[in-house]
Amino acid sequence: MSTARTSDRRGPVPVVVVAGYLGSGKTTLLNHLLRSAGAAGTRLGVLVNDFGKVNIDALLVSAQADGTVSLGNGCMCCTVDADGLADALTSLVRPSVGLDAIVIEASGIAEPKSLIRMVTSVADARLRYGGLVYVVDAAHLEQVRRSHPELDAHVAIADLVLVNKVDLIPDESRRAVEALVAQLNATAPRVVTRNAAIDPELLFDVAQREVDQARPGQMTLDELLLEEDAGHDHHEHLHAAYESVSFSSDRPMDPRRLARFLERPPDGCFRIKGIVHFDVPRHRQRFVVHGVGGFVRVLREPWGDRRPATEVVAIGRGLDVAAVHAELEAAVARPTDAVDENGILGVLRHLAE
Ligand SMILES: Nc1nc2c(ncn2[C@@H]2O[C@H](COP(=O)(O)OP(=O)(O)OP(=O)(O)O)[C@@H](O)[C@H]2O)c(=O)[nH]1
Repeated sequence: MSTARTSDRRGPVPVVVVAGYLGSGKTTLLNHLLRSAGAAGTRLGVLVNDFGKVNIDALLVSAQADGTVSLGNGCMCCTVDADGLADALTSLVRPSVGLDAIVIEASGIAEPKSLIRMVTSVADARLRYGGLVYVVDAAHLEQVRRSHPELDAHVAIADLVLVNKVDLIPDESRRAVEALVAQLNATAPRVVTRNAAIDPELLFDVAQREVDQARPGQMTLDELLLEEDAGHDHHEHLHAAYESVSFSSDRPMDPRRLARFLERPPDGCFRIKGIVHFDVPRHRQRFVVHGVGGFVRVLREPWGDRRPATEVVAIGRGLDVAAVHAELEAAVARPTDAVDENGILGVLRHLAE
C-alpha cells in the first residue's frame, strides 16, 4: 500500500490525454478507467472541465475541496481550465498524493495538439507525457468528418485510437471505419470497443495493491479479444490481436541502436517500457526507459543490489513479434563494435532530469 514503493518502482507518473469529437465516448472511457483502476487498486487522477461529466456518485465520494474530489478508491478528480492545467498537474504528481497515472479529458472541441503541448511543457521530472488516446464514434465518423475535416488530423497524431460504439453498426461498416482509421494513421494501434471498455494496462501500468484477484467491471485484453472473436471471423481477429513482446538480455545494450528503437518503434507498437543496461564508462547505471509512439522518456538510477541486465516489453497491435525481437537482438552491444563515445548521447537527451 505504500506510495513510496510505487514511485520507486514506476518513475514519473504518465499523463494520458483523451480526445475525441463530442459524444464519441470520452467520459465513458474515463468512467471505465476509474472503475477498473479502482478495482485493481490503481490510483488514478482525472482532469476534466466539468465534474458533472464523470459519474462520481458511483465512486463513493469521500471529500471535496477546491475543485478536487477524493474518490474512495484513492483516485482523484479535478476540474481544470487551460490556465490551471500546469498547476493541477504539478500538484497531482506530488508523491504524497501517490497517483499511478493521470488522465486528462480534452473537451470535445479542444485542439488535442495544444493540450499535448501544454502537458509536455510542464517542466516536472515527476511526470511524463503518456500519449494521446483518440476516441472515434464509429457510428458517426463519416458524418462528423464531413462537417469537421480537422478530425482527420486529430486521428493522425493519436498514439492509440479507440473505434468506439461498434455495437451500433454492422460488421461491414466497422471494417470500413477501421480501414479509414488505418488510412489516416498507419502506425497507431486501434482497439474496437463498446462503451470504451479497454484494458487500462494499455494506457498505464495497473498497480495491484490489494490482493491480486479478478477485477470486477474490467475486461482483460484476453476477454475483449475473445468477445470480439465470438461471432466474427476468427482469422481476422487473430491477426488483429494485441501482442506484447518481452526481451531480456544479460549482455549490455548498444545505446545508439536502442535509442533508435525507442524513437522509431516498429509499426503498431504503442508502448515500450524497460530497464536497460549499457556498458558505457560513467553510464553504467540502471536506465528506465518509456516510449509512447516515439515519445521517449528516460530515467537513471543506481542498480543497488540488482545484477545489471536488460528487460524490455513492447506492446502493440499487429506487431511483428519476430521483427521486434530481431531489432532488439541487433541492439545488443557486440564485443567487436568500434568504440562509440557519443552513442550514449542519443539516450541521455531523453533524460527526465
Ligand atoms: N451504444 C453505445 N453508446 C455509447 C458507447 N460509448 C458511449 N456511448 C454513449 O454515448 C453518449 C456520449 O458518451 P460520452 O462518454 O458522454 O461522450 P463524450 O465524448 O464524453 O461527450 P462530450 O463530453 O459531449 O464530448 C453517452 O450516452 C454514452 O452512454 C458505445 O460503445 N455504444
